[in-house]
Amino acid sequence: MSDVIKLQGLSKSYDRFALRDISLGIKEGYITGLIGPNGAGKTSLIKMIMGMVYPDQGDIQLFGKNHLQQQAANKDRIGYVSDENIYYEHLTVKDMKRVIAPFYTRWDEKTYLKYQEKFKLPPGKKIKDLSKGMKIKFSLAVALSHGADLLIMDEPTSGLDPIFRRELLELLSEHIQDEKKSIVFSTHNTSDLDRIADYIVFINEGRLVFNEMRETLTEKYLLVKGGRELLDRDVRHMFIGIRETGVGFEGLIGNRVEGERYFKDTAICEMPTLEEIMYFTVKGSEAHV
Ligand SMILES: Nc1ncnc2c1ncn2[C@@H]1O[C@H](COP(=O)(O)OP(=O)(O)OP(=O)(O)O)[C@@H](O)[C@H]1O
Repeated sequence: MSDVIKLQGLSKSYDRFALRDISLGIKEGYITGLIGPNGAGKTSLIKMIMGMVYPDQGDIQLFGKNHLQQQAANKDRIGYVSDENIYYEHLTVKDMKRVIAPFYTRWDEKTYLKYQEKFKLPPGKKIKDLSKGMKIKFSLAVALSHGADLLIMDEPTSGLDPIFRRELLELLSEHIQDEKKSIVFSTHNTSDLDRIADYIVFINEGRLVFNEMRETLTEKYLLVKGGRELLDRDVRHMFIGIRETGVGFEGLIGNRVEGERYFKDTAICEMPTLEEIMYFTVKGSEAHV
């Protein structure tokens, strides 16, 4: 199984933020969800993959080659949905499409018109007059209409109503049926991932926390619920993050087997949800700063 995106030792510093030493592979033929709290570095990472921001250090490979080689060819093979408007505001949907289409060697007008109808895109409306959700739909229609091998989307489901959100996730699942196509998308919503993601990349404060298969992820961690009297200093060290209430606590342990061995007779041990894994990891890292 080859990597459609390979990042090696990627670092980028801004005044108050740094992405640090990110190395990971995104598998070809799968849907990968990129998660992390606000400001974790998801958009920065996506922009680096897209060649819109240059890393200070590290290497990016797309389709097995350095991303700076064959940049034009790569753009042809990538469908990109940005979290910002990247189109000319004063053009109509129809005219903007006319501007974009010639940039792609495999532009498929029939497919575009199919999505235009499916997404109820008004061809005569100016981009600036589209709602946020409509702009995302236009972006998606373009991204899906040029035979891209890789879709990279920055929070495509934010700003979408729940009905279309679900339809979009179904559409992406269908898109991936062709095993050569791959999708990477960032999101804040773990239910998006529960529905369709095969792999999950979690970044927090500019660092990679994990890149794991969704199915195996929840088996690695353990959620423990018990009385506060169990929490002495040594025990606290076992936890990635802890939330304490008046009488009890809930905490996440990264080693399920070890956690169960220790707590099976004294506390409630459960399989955590993805949201709980995120919550306690972020909480734990805040406690350690
Ligand atoms: N050009 C820049 N100059 C300075 N700081 C920047 C720049 N671009 C991004 N940052 C900072 O990098 C950090 C990470 O931002 P980024 O947009 O990558 O996060 P994110 O995970 O996508 O967040 P969100 O979920 O809120 O969209 C933020 O603190 C942001 O202010």
